[in-house]
Amino acid sequence: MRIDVITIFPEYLEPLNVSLVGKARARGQLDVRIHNLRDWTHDRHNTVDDSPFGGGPGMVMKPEPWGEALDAVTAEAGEQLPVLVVPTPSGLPFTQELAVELSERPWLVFTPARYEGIDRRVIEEYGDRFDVREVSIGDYVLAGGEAPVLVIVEAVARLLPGVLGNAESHRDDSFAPGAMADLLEGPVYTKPPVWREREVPEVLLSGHHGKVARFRRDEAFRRTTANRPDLIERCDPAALDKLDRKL
Ligand SMILES: Nc1cc(-c2ccc3ccn(Cc4ccccc4)c3c2)n[nH]1
Repeated sequence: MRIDVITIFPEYLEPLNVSLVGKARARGQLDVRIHNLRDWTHDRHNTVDDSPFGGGPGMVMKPEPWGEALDAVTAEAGEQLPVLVVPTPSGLPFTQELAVELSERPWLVFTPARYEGIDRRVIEEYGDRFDVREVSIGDYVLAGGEAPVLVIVEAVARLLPGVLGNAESHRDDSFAPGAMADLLEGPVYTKPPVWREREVPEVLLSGHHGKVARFRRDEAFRRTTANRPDLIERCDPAALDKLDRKL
């Protein structure tokens, strides 16, 4: 998979050099290219923003630098067209389902903006040619799109074949379709068996796989009911029932 990110804060994307994504890049599983939007400005101040038509607070990112940057970055798009991922507070919710869909595409181009966003005509211009996805990572307001890019890239990269080590798996992730009937993960424990007089639940030391699975399912159900009752509503009763029968 190829990933391009166009940003006025390239240093914000440094975390893509470390950990899971950094290792995947080093192994050649991911080709990540970070571009500075200001490389496509031509004035003395490398201007990327201007005041909004119609008035109002803040500034809007000018279309010209984005147009030149996107033309340059997508120049070699032959049959393989990229998905343009535009982080925005007003986008489609980013979900595990969308992460899975994006992980199956060969090329993602991210356009994290700042200020009040990018001149709408840029989205329209490239929406005619590419698959443009405006994506929100949650119902809270950030100051720009770089943090969402880090979130989306990590969620997508960990789904790529061979990126997660054997010891880890995304099969039973929370939100992974069908995993644990879409319940949240339950609590996890490791050695020591007693820590500050706090013991690990006995069942987890029992070696009885059926009882361990039942404990984990019950804890997942309890935690989901407490924190995300909406997910219980969404749960397919048959999947829950299947889980019961499996245990
Ligand atoms: N889930 C999510 C995404 C964002 C986000 C993404 C990109 C940008 C670019 C500029 N801003 C600032 C902004 C604040 C409010 C209204 C418009 C723009 C951004 C915010 N916030 N929250």
